[in-house]
Amino acid sequence: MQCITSATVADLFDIAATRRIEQAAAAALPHHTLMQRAGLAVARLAMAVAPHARTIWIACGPGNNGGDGFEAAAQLQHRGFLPIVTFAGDEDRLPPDARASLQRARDAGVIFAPEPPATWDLAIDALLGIGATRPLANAMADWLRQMHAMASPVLSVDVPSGLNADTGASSATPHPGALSPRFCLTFLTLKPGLFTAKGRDAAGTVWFDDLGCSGTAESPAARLAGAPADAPRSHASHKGNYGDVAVIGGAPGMAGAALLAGSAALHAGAGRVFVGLLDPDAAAVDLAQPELMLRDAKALDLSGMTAVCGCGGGADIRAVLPRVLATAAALVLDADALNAIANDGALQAQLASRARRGRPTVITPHPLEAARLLNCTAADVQADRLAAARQLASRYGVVAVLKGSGTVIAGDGSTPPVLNLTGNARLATAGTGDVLAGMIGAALATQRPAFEAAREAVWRHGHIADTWPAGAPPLTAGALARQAPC
Ligand SMILES: NC(=O)C1=CN([C@@H]2O[C@H](COP(=O)(O)OP(=O)(O)OC[C@H]3O[C@@H](n4cnc5c(N)ncnc54)[C@H](O)[C@@H]3O)[C@@H](O)[C@H]2O)[C@@H](O)CC1
Ligand SMILES: [K+]
Repeated sequence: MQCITSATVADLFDIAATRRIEQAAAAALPHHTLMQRAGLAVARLAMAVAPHARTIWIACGPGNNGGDGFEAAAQLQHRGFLPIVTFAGDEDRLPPDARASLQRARDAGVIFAPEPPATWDLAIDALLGIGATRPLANAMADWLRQMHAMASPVLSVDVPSGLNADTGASSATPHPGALSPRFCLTFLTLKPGLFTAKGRDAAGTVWFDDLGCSGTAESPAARLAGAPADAPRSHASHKGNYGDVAVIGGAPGMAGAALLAGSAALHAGAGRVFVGLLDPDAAAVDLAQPELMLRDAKALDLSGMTAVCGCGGGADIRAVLPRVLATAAALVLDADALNAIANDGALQAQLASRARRGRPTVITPHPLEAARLLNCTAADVQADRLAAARQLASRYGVVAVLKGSGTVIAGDGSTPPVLNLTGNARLATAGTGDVLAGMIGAALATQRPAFEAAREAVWRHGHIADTWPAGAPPLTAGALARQAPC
């Protein structure tokens, strides 16, 4: 059993591949082995999460996910705990494995009750797994809400019930004041939906057990790439080795966004950072950061530079985009630049032509910006974030960084997309996106492949938030930029 962290390197498999892996594993083992292993693993994690528990409420559903729950109940009963099972299903229609486990729970003396106990020390959600096909209703929906309303921990079996394991979309309505710490023990494969969209909040800390069936020839749907390796700088290096970044943005009233991106690029190790402000009345120097070279955006020669374009650009960014798209050696497009491109077919064609000319581009949309670029709604994007990122990457010939809970990085399709596990709600404050764009710019300026540059910068950006000390002042975008590591 393995705890998944932001440093974990692992492949993620969709439901269809998981089913094939399960079938192959089941065929190679005596009947009922997988479910017995799954139930035992649930019982072990339950004991680790709540070692002093007495009452353990196990809510079991109508399929094999419920079977895992029955099996766990039998194991916990044997170990002196008090499991109480509520079953939302029809015994006669249970799949054979689950029916055998139900019988084992009865034989062990487990209590079956029509309603949840009055209180519990741990709740185990074994209602639905990868077989969920429609929104939860009736008793199952009620039980899930009750679990999440209590302060006792919730352990989800395989997948939090109602969560689409492929996409992270969820039909379960979270309890408004949800208190319960969450754990999820997933079997045979890690699934992408646990790590993006609603998945991260629904699953909490994810644990993985391969049930003794490691190794598969299936193609992964996505990857957890883990922490980037440190890239030590050679002693005999100079600023020219680390590239020039030119931030272009900062229309009147929005200079701060461009300066934040510039600060981030500087602290992330770019050799030189220019800031081309679109505000004609902008100051000639930023006295707080005199290392930033402030210029007129139109005067910058981008042919040897990595441009970071869009931060605080407003509508004025439209006028400079044709030249930026045509001349920048490498490019990060953010915010208003993405909105301008979404509204303009000629700019879209120019963007797509960069890939044909071998010029790397990274785009960093949040879901609404992605929706504008894909001509759909933000809800459509959130319904399948992996697909949306892949579509953006292939339509525009770019590396797409789709921001949000479980940021997705998709490239040209030669490798699966990556899901990033660093970051938290501390980043939900103005300017943090500008900082990310600047960090990606600095990584790109070192000539790293665009996919790797984006992946590393996204990981490091989130890691700053994850390691921000409790009790320290709030993580403002300015503080984030100053922490940007190379
Ligand atoms: N067969 C085995 O030996 C193993 C099974 N495993 C478990 O089996 C699960 C998959 O089992 P299943 O394919 O039976 O799928 P589920 O247990 O997720 O549920 C499928 C059943 O629920 C019904 N259903 C779907 N959505 C519903 C809803 N919203 N309301 C009410 N009923 C709904 C379906 O009609 C079907 O009867 C995995 O997630 C995992 O927990 C794993 O433990 C590996 C071993
Ligand atoms: K479940």
